[in-house]
Amino acid sequence: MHYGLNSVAPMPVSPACGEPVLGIKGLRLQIGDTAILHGVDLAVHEGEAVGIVGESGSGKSMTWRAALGLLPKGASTSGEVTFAGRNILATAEHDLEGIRGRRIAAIFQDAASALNPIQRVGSQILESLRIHRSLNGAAAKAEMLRLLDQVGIVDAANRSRAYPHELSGGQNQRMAIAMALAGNPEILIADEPTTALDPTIQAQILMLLKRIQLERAMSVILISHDLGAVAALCNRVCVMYAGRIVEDAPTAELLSKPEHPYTRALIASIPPLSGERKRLQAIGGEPPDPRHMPKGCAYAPRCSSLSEECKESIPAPVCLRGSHSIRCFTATRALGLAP
Ligand SMILES: Nc1ncnc2c1ncn2[C@@H]1O[C@H](COP(=O)(O)OP(=O)(O)OP(=O)(O)O)[C@@H](O)[C@H]1O
Repeated sequence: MHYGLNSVAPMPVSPACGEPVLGIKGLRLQIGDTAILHGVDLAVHEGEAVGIVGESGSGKSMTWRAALGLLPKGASTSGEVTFAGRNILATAEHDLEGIRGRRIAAIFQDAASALNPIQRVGSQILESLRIHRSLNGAAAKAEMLRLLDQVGIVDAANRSRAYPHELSGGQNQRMAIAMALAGNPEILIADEPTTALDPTIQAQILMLLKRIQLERAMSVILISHDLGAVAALCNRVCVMYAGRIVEDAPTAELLSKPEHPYTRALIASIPPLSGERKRLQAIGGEPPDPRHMPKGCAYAPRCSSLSEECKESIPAPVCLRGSHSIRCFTATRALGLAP
């Protein structure tokens, strides 16, 4: 679904100051012989909602999976991922269990797959409360009902006795969110949480995430191919292309002053919600195959602002103003910031 950029509510001022809750620096991921992530930098501060947007295969999911040490077979990482004073990439697997799922929780596109099909949803949430917070009996039940109420499940006591197949996609996603919240996480990662849902339900789930994020002052990382959805929830947007973050800016600034040609193309491809209907511009060409990356900027083969330099070298991130950075030779030169 597209929300239209003019539907975006004003974001609270980004609380991005001080030490980040999650700090990703120079994260590289290699699967077999193929480099997938080429030095991703991402800082998520307390109470901040950060969006990662980009086309399919750009490395959005791999970024958070690699950051949490959830690697596919044959994969290796380098770089630094700091959470709660430790480098996750250097932390033993058994020590990560207290972090993953509890202090950093995740929800996915397919909510039903996060839930056990043969167990009532309420008892699954009770189990999470027991594992993550040692809650049992009446206290656990009261907390489970409070969580269901918080995620907007009507008639929570009755609905908690349902099996996942008896619930709609939207209700299952609400249940999955309640499960994720059971450990009182500091960070919630939402990986395409609305993609499988009907348009009206998508908007409801996004608004729910935004309400919960603000109520709990929780950090959220929203992964999406839909810039409109990211803009509706996030204070800050990171645009990802071929395993690199190519633009990182506060949402309002990214939408009003996009600098990277890829970000501009993404914005141009979103339909306006109202006003004059105009033809959408599809982004021409395909993202590169990670096994055959171009020598220079990965976006060069599709870029309309190309210079010779772009074909030869990979642009480093340049800070434009405040917390707005881009990787683009042409844009930085046009802004008078090229070396
Ligand atoms: N298990 C794997 N083995 C090898 N390559 C993989 C594996 N999983 C993902 N990749 C590759 O890593 C790259 C990044 O994938 P990733 O899933 O992070 O993309 P994405 O931006 O999240 O895309 P999507 O929106 O389609 O999920 C892709 O080229 C993908 O083919």
